[in-house]
Amino acid sequence: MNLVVVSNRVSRGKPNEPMTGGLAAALLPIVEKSGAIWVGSSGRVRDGNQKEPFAEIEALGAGALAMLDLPAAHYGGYYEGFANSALWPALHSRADLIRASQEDYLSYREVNAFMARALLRFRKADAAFWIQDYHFLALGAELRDLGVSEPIGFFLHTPWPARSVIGGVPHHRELIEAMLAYDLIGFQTEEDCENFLSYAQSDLGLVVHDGVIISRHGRTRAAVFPIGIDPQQFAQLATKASTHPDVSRLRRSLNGEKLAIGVDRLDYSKGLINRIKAFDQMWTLHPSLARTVSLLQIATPSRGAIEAYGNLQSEVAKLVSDVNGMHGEVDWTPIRYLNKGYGQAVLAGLYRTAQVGVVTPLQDGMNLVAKEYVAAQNPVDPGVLVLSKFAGAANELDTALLVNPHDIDGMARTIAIALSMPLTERRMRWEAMMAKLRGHTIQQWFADFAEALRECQLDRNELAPVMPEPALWPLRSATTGGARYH
Ligand SMILES: O=P(O)(O)OC[C@H]1O[C@H](O[C@H]2O[C@H](CO)[C@@H](O)[C@H](O)[C@H]2O)[C@H](O)[C@@H](O)[C@@H]1O
Ligand SMILES: O=c1ccn([C@@H]2O[C@H](COP(=O)(O)OP(=O)(O)O)[C@@H](O)[C@H]2O)c(=O)[nH]1
Repeated sequence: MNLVVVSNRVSRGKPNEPMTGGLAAALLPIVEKSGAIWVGSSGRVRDGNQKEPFAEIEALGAGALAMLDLPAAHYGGYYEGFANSALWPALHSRADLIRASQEDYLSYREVNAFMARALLRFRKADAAFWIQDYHFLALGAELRDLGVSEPIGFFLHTPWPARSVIGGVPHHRELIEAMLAYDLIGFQTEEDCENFLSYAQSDLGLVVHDGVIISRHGRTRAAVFPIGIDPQQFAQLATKASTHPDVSRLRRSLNGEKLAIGVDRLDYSKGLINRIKAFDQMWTLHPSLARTVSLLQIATPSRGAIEAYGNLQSEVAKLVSDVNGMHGEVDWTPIRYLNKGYGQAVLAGLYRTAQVGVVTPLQDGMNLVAKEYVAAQNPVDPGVLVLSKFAGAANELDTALLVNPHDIDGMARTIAIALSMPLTERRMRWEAMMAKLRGHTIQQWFADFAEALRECQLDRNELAPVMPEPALWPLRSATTGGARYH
């Protein structure tokens, strides 16, 4: 199978540069090893009608990276507009933040159509397309309109919300119908998959049976493929990082004090405000913990041109300053707050230095930081992960200390428990989490999805002659359940 992987965000694989988000971090090693071609945005735009879309192509391990200049007239409406101001808030169950204009929607559709035309150039014999994430919900349908009959899979990195929430997105029906042009749709969790199937059955009135939806496009399988990391590689990075100047300086600066670490994009889904309030509460309720533990919060700027993100940046900065002003001493800063990114080679060492990892999103598709924190720990003296039960990662990392990110007092208590957890319990919890990470690596994720996509194609070929006539749809069926691949 000649796989063409498509995502908005790509990574050029420079080891010392920070990853912009988990999608790019996860796909990089897959493309490098599998030899796939990875097509995405160059981050630049180009004016005018591009007859032949401009692509910069470079080698990436055994694979290749093609970075496209997206159309200048539509980029803002597509990325900051419909993708990140309408779809992203809805997918993270923040219907209150949905902002969508008709113009943004049209730009989103234009960019999907543009990407479909650009992909024709990468079509080879035995090709299959694997489209990533909410930026390209309609790309499969655009490809089919251009006559592409090869298998097309789609993976959603974010959660998929309840029917009533996705129903708040303008044109939701049209978009979700377009998604049914995909042969296979992958989700991070059972709940996401169930929510999607329930929409297809109840709102679109389609036949759904054993995770397969029958529509005018044919059969679409929906299934669960929780994304992973390469835990061995992260453990090696963490060991090597101990001599990195940033990591050594951090250790020296602690003077025996304990450290909690948070690493997030500055995004309202990540629960930063409640997390900082929980630390505030902990230092208020347990004054003995002042000076004995600080929080290192790396908050990498993200989507800054969007109002909700700009507001969040000011709100978090003010809160950090208030908490430091309240609890700090002449020689002690409770929260070390950084608005910049680090390469993973350093990040791994920072994770290993911290006795507690705090990952407390209000909603998160998976959250790879949680997995990376665990993999980076010293096996003989591992730290404790405090993890939101609303992160996809909580399904696998169920021996972390799971918290409700809306319950600030509860989080404060749990962080204090994490800080004093005995070694035997820390080890037991850590070993159970490592076993999960080793069982569901990023390589396995890729292999499982590719295999399922191949199976979908076989099914389609076998069943095509017995497909019911479109006039017979929609029908309903009681069983929805999607398969779980791990
Ligand atoms: O590309 P950006 O707009 O800068 O945003 C970064 C990425 O954020 C989201 O990442 C998701 O994918 C991770 C890996 O599966 C997952 O762990 C996390 O929970 C998700 O939030 C977004 O879905 C990506 O498209 C963005 O590239
Ligand atoms: O300074 C930073 C902060 C984050 N990351 C990487 O960005 C990804 C964040 O992914 P996650 O799934 O946690 O969240 P997302 O940002 O995709 O929502 C992880 O692989 C991190 O290692 C990084 O390389 N440098």
